[in-house]
Amino acid sequence: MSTPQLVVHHDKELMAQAAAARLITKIVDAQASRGSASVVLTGGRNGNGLLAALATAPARDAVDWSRLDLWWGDERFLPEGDPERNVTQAREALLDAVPLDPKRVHAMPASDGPHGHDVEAAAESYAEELARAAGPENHGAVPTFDVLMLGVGPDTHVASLFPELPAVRETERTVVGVHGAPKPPPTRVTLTLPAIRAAREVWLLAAGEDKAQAAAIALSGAGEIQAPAAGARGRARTLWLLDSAAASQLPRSLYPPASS
Ligand SMILES: O=C1O[C@H](COP(=O)(O)O)[C@@H](O)[C@H](O)[C@H]1O
Repeated sequence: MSTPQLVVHHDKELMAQAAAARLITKIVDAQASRGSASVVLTGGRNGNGLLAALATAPARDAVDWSRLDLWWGDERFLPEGDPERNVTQAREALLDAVPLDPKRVHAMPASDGPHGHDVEAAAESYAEELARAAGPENHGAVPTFDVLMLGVGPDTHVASLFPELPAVRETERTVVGVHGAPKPPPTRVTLTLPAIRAAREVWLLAAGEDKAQAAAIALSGAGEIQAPAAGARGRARTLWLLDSAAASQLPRSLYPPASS
């Protein structure tokens, strides 16, 4: 697993634009070398900010959207089309505006889908979908995602892996149901740390003052059960993309504050 690297941008708008440009380059490169690309999206303010920036990025049309697989790191277990679902927000921010192949848009199940309110069955079916997409060249039951993005919550949660809840302790399954999440809604579906760690690159997005403490804790040697963001690492690269507000409490050894 890779050691975290940090990139600190001046503010959240610049961070979103730079991350969008970075993502375009990654997708184009993956499509050039492997024929297609796979990206795991995150919900939350920073993830949606990146998608909105991508929608207006001048280089957006460099991507072959029909050769892109989209997956989700987590989902709020709500009915299809609910405005709080991560996929609904992603569609609004970007997905409805680009020519994706609908068969390659792998949304997590909704609570009014084939599994009804059975969140464990919904999680299992997503795990099966991931396993079907994994080839022999992959390292387990999920594809080797080119980029997996995670918004970092103020409590250090990533995807729907909240501190101390059972999901963050999972070592076998790739997708699990979550009950009693401290952030609404309480019922969710999430990739686990083993699935996250199968990604080639993991990008953690943190912008705003309310993320400063979480970034400092996760990057200062905290354990992943207490600080799930600390356990999110990519096989080849782990990249923290921050704005200066989110970086403001980092230890000086990681990010020396600018001298006045
Ligand atoms: O509920 C969620 O929250 C996190 C972080 O969101 P933010 O708004 O604090 O940036 C997000 O990463 C996750 O996907 C989402 O379901």
